[in-house]
Amino acid sequence: MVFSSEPVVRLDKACVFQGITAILQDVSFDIDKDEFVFLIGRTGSGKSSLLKTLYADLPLKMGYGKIVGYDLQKIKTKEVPFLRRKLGIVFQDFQLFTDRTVAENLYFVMRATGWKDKSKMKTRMVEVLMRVGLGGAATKMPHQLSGGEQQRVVIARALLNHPSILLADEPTGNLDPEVADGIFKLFQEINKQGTAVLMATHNHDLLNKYPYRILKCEKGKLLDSKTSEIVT
Ligand SMILES: Nc1ncnc2c1ncn2[C@@H]1O[C@H](COP(=O)(O)OP(=O)(O)OP(=O)(O)O)[C@@H](O)[C@H]1O
Repeated sequence: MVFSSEPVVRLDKACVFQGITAILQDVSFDIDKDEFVFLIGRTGSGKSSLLKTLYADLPLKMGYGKIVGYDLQKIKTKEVPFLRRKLGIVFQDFQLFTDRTVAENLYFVMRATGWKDKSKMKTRMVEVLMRVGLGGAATKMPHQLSGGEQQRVVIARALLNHPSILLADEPTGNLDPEVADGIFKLFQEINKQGTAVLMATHNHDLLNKYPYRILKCEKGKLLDSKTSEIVT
């Protein structure tokens, strides 16, 4: 249970590992439930590894980590799907099933996350598609949609279970600037309605345009614009 005063994410002196290699050390930060936070840093600096640690794809071996009420050091393998239900995860490559419709893509995730009631599933499917501006796309196949529309479906999919936070790894990376801007604005709207966002990006235009908090991976450390000067 996430209480209103509790941050959605808290890392304290955490270490991010890939195998036995420490990628980031002494990582400490909180993300509150209404925050929008950029995650930046050069290629290979550890952004994806940090996100993977947050959704328990990489184990937290050192330090403290808690996300949406789950202790990342103590979490058991069988609990990981329940953690992921409370997170919305969005990647750069769309990862939709190409052989089934948009609706079937969403139903697949709903079934996998415990939804059973067909009429509730349909209502939620329609709701999330409306939410991302794709009300008419349910019966379309992914290849009938543009890249930006496919990414909207992925965001709709991430919203299905009312996540407390969206973790996005370069969600606009493969899109042309105008489309990317639309996707970014969608993340902002979702954030304004009470979902925290942590977005890894290389897009400097976004950083210049939107003065959100920044976390930066640099030389094995994580800098926080809340507490230090950050050069983007
Ligand atoms: N599966 C893996 N096994 C071992 N090392 C890995 C693995 N994935 C990434 N690494 C290493 O971890 C370090 C951080 O990589 P990571 O992908 O987290 O960086 P990133 O900041 O997300 O980069 P990019 O901006 O290119 O996505 C790099 O040195 C990379 O080579």
